[in-house]
Amino acid sequence: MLRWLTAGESHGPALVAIAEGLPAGVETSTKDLAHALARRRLGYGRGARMKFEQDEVEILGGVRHGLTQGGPVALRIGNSEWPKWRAVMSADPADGEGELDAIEPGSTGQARSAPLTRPRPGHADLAGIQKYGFEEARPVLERASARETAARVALGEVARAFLRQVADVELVSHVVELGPVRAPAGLVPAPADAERVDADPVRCLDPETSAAMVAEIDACHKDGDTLGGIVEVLAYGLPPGLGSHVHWDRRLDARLAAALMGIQAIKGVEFGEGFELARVRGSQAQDEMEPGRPGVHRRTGKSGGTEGGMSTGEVLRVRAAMKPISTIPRALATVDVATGEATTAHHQRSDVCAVPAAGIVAEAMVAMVIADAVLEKFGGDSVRETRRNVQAYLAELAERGLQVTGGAA
Ligand SMILES: Cc1cc2nc3c(=O)[nH]c(=O)nc-3n(C[C@H](O)[C@H](O)[C@H](O)COP(=O)(O)O)c2cc1C
Ligand SMILES: C=C(O[C@@H]1CC(C(=O)O)=C[C@@H](OP(=O)(O)O)[C@H]1O)C(=O)O
Repeated sequence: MLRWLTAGESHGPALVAIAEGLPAGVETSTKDLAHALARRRLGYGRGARMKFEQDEVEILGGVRHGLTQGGPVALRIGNSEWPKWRAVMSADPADGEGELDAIEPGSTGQARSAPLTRPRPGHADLAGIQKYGFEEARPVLERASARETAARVALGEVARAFLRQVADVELVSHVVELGPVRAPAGLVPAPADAERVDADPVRCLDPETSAAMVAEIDACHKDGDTLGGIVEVLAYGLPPGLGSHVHWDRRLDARLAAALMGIQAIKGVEFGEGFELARVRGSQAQDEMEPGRPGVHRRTGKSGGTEGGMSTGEVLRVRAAMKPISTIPRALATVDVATGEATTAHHQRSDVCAVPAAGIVAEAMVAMVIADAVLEKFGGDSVRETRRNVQAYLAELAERGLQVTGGAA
């Protein structure tokens, strides 16, 4: 079983993350994690912070000479913003009065320490104030912020290395919709396309669609508005039988959906043809099988790679829909929680669109869930042992003529 946690605030000194349950021998390094974090910072439409945020990552435990040791993997990612926020976000009672009054460059002129009493519709502000008994939104937004996803991406990179090393699993993600702009149907990147996807400003493989998406972000920015979209994650090389049909909380699709819905601003998850399957007859909705000579071959990949809560061995294809960013320059109507008066929501700076980054976060969440499911099925205290168990299972399937042949996305 893989357990993991993150901690830390958006403008605090650092994010920290711990993953427990990974076997010994996973090859990973600070450089690999830094590369994953750099991928998350990319993407057209992100705000000022992503230009200077360094994501300084340090491995604090669990890895020696580039290999996991079987103990918890602990990471720290420093926040570049911290020096400016030291007084406002100090863990101990603050005494730096000068710093408390510093004004954020490019902001609406409010001191950094000013109470945020005008909650943003769509962000965690109001529900967090109500739930935790706060007077203002600062302590809520600090933890609600998607800054925290940097910690998930770093851990996800270790999980991804584990999957590659024990089962040759490769993950890739791309943006399929951004606001009203859609990528052509059937555009499905293979692992070999991953670098090309990352090189595109909106992580879309089709150049025409990409240009239209960039234009949409520009138009939105000009109008003082924000944009959402849909990302798709593909996992190639999964063995069949991860997850289980026997209980609701063991179903792989349920676990993946919960993990993806656990990303800030994700409002919907869909596997394969997803909602579209509800609109066609049964005969059109399933992935028919035929002899694969050897094994079993599927003619299509409509299910998205799960049946009965288990991986089918076909390509896993899951999409997550992100709502538009809720900090909107043309601020929306709200209520000042200090006075009860009608006003407009607070706004300092924010992303116009973070859909390309959400794809990287989604990859990390998928990697963590699949790594957990692999460990549950195959166990192992070293990469060698887990790999041997995977191979033995696949060999037995082959002996019985039940191996998956081909792989339809
Ligand atoms: C990668 C990423 C970046 C985000 N950047 C911002 C941002 O700059 N400003 C903002 O208000 N919300 C941003 N969000 C969304 C918020 O974190 C917040 O969770 C969301 O507005 C509330 O949605 P929820 O109700 O689904 O949690 C971002 C989300 C993600 C995944
Ligand atoms: C810092 C990150 O994303 C942040 C997510 C976020 C939010 O409200 O979710 C708000 C913005 O932060 P700030 O208020 O400091 O400008 C984003 O920049 C990051 O992804 O690393």
